[in-house]
Amino acid sequence: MKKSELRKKYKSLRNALSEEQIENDSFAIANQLLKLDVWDKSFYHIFLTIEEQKEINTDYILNILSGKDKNIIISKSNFEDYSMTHYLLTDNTRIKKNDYNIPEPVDGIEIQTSQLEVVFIPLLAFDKVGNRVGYGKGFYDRFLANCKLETIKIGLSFFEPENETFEATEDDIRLDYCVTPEEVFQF
Ligand SMILES: Nc1nc2c(c(=O)[nH]1)N(C=O)[C@@H](CNc1ccc(C(=O)N[C@@H](CCC(=O)O)C(=O)O)cc1)CN2
Ligand SMILES: Nc1ncnc2c1ncn2[C@@H]1O[C@H](COP(=O)(O)OP(=O)(O)OP(=O)(O)O)[C@@H](O)[C@H]1O
Repeated sequence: MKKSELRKKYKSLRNALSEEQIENDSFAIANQLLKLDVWDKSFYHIFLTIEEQKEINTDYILNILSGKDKNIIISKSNFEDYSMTHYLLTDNTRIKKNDYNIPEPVDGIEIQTSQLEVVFIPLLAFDKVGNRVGYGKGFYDRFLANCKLETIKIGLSFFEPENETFEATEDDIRLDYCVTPEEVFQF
């Protein structure tokens, strides 16, 4: 299947989810994450949920991170050059939705990409070797290309992997793990 077809397929699968399913599955994904051997780090990057796109509710993961006293990093997206700027999430961080309904920090303490140790990644679809397909603007491909090699890349998905391996380009960066409500995939 082409990337464009995969996007279409998984957007409609997501659209069919009820609010209750989204909450239950988001909670299950957060619980699965606890099984991973990634909790000895300090700097964790997480995305804030685009509710309008029926994304995974990352509040459960945010709760885990703050319970473990981790540094939580969130981003602001620049839709002119598809770059992301990262900020530390604190009690004082003001969050505002941008034009794409992505909740974003207004300002704050900037964190460099090189400081990030674990990155939780939104996606539409993934395959059995760790390739992912996102909304197609390449935000995460650019962002992950600037992370350290050791940075642990964890995809989060409501759905199981596609059986057919995606045709990847040299820009595509593979995941180390992908976590679904049912399972942990390690690549
Ligand atoms: N929560 C979250 N934050 C994220 C991402 C993500 O997938 N989820 N991104 C991951 O890369 C980047 C933002 N990527 C985006 C790329 C395109 C559109 C977009 O085109 N939205 C259109 C139409 C959406 C559609 O195709 O249905 C719109 O809202 O009008 C939104 C976000 C960075 N931050
Ligand atoms: N490291 C990079 N530097 C410059 N351009 C890039 C880089 N990575 C990806 N791109 C460009 O971004 C565009 C979208 O890439 P792709 O289709 O892989 O996005 P995606 O992974 O589905 O989306 P996203 O990363 O936003 O979730 C492509 O035109 C690609 O050439």
